[in-house]
Amino acid sequence: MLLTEEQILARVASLAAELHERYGESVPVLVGVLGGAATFTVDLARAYPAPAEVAWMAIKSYSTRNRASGSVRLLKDLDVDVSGRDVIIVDGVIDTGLTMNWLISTIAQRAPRSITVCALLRKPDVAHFADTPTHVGFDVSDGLIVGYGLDYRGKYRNLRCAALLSEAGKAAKG
Ligand SMILES: O=P(O)(O)OC[C@H]1O[C@H](OP(=O)(O)OP(=O)(O)O)[C@H](O)[C@@H]1O
Ligand code: HPA
Repeated sequence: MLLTEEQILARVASLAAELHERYGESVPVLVGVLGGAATFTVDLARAYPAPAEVAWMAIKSYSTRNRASGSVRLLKDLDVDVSGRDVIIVDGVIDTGLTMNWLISTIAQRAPRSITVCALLRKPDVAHFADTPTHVGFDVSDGLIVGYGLDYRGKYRNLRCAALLSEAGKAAKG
């Protein structure tokens, strides 16, 4: 067990308050990254104490620990026009940072008014996103984390807590 459901939801509420402080009267668009950030995006949107829109992108990332390599493929694009809008990119975890860097540059091409990153978890060695304000729920150590939307080969997304996956968990069938 890494984070209980109570710890996660308390931090989600404070992240929503931090973001609202940043945006004030503006109505931001929360862009949730499917599938790992589905749970987090919905909870963050519901905790946001003012009007906010929610939109989705689905991508497949092939990140590797070798930061020179890796690629991202777009599976489903946004179906809202974000030009002139304040966009919050919401993801469950920033690990190598490949996915988030790709999302920032892809969304920046659509002329939003601003881009902010909000990730529930951030692994240790990731580069910071210059010029992009970043809100992080928890800085965590290396290791595969599952639950609260995050999976290992399609499993464990529906755990309500976040947990560090053991070797036994990786080997488990079913
Ligand atoms: O910082 P990075 O090393 O790029 O990794 C982070 C990304 O990896 C995970 O998605 P994944 O590709 O596992 O797909 P999923 O969203 O369907 O779980 C996670 O939800 C992030 O989007
Ligand atoms: O720790 C993780 N858990 C699930 N998916 C991920 N994608 C990158 N890092 C992770």
